[in-house]
Amino acid sequence: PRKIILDCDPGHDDAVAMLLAHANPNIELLAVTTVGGNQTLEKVTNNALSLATVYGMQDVPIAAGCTRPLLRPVETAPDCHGDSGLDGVELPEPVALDPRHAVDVIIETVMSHAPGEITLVPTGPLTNIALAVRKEPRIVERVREVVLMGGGYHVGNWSAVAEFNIKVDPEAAHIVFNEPWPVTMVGLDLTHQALATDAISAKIADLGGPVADFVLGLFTFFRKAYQDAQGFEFPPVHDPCTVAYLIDPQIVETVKVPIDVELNGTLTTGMTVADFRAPAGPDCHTQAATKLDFDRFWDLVIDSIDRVQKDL
Ligand SMILES: Nc1ccc([C@@H]2N[C@H](CO)[C@@H](O)[C@H]2O)cc1
Ligand SMILES: [Ca+2]
Repeated sequence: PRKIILDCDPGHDDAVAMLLAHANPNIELLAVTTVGGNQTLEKVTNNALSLATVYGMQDVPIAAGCTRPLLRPVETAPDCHGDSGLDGVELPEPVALDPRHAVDVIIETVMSHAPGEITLVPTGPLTNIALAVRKEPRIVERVREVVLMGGGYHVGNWSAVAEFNIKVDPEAAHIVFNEPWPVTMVGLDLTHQALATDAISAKIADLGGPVADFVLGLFTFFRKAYQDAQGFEFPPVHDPCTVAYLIDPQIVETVKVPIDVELNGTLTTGMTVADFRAPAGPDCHTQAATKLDFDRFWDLVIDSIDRVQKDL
């Protein structure tokens, strides 16, 4: 199985990414780290700890990281995730918080495994990942790859051209995209295909069970939030697309393309700029996700609900 660290800001879709990573046998979730993003660090961390209880995830360390971006002020997304960061569901008692800082958990986990074993899966702003690289540069050569939810080559959601995770901390993103490790950008071009349609919700309802009901509660809130905030009929469930790609790479088509992050543009700060002008060179270490196999993606998510419920 792929050994991963999930760095997240739960967040409705982060919650589904965590479920998929925990439940699927092709993934070994070594640690969950949290970062301020969708809501404050305190709120997203409490959410992650409660989600571990919902999923029966006892033995996975969950550690809190940075409260705010490297340089810029905190920016949260209550319009999409609510005041708690996970509105729409009742959250049970949380599991215990690992006392270490997320940056140290990332470094210790990567440095205690053989080179090429660990994959980093960031699904929030990239502050923790950037600081881990600066504190221990050797993780760059040891990490197998970074598969992140963020950015987009033709789509933005926090500005005309920038996506929330990148725009909130563009300096951190610039660091992550420019280190010489493999980076797969699972951006909005891909994740806007991962819509939780009525048919999908019906399949989850047919499955039934406590976790199915929990996920439906997440989707019900997320759908209303997306309708009101962005005029979507159905909510795009962004973050689990990263985990699905690791489980079955055929679920996500990718294209090698140089990608860099704008830091100074009045209109474009936080934009992930993909240069499609020429075929990517042999030294291109970045790729962008383009096309999602919708049915196989949702089959994985529904399977993960079924698996977790069977083990509760
Ligand atoms: N409106 C909105 C704002 C932020 C996000 C979060 N940021 C990314 C999508 O932009 C995902 O990781 C998701 O958790 C989703 C919707
Ligand atoms: Ca997220």
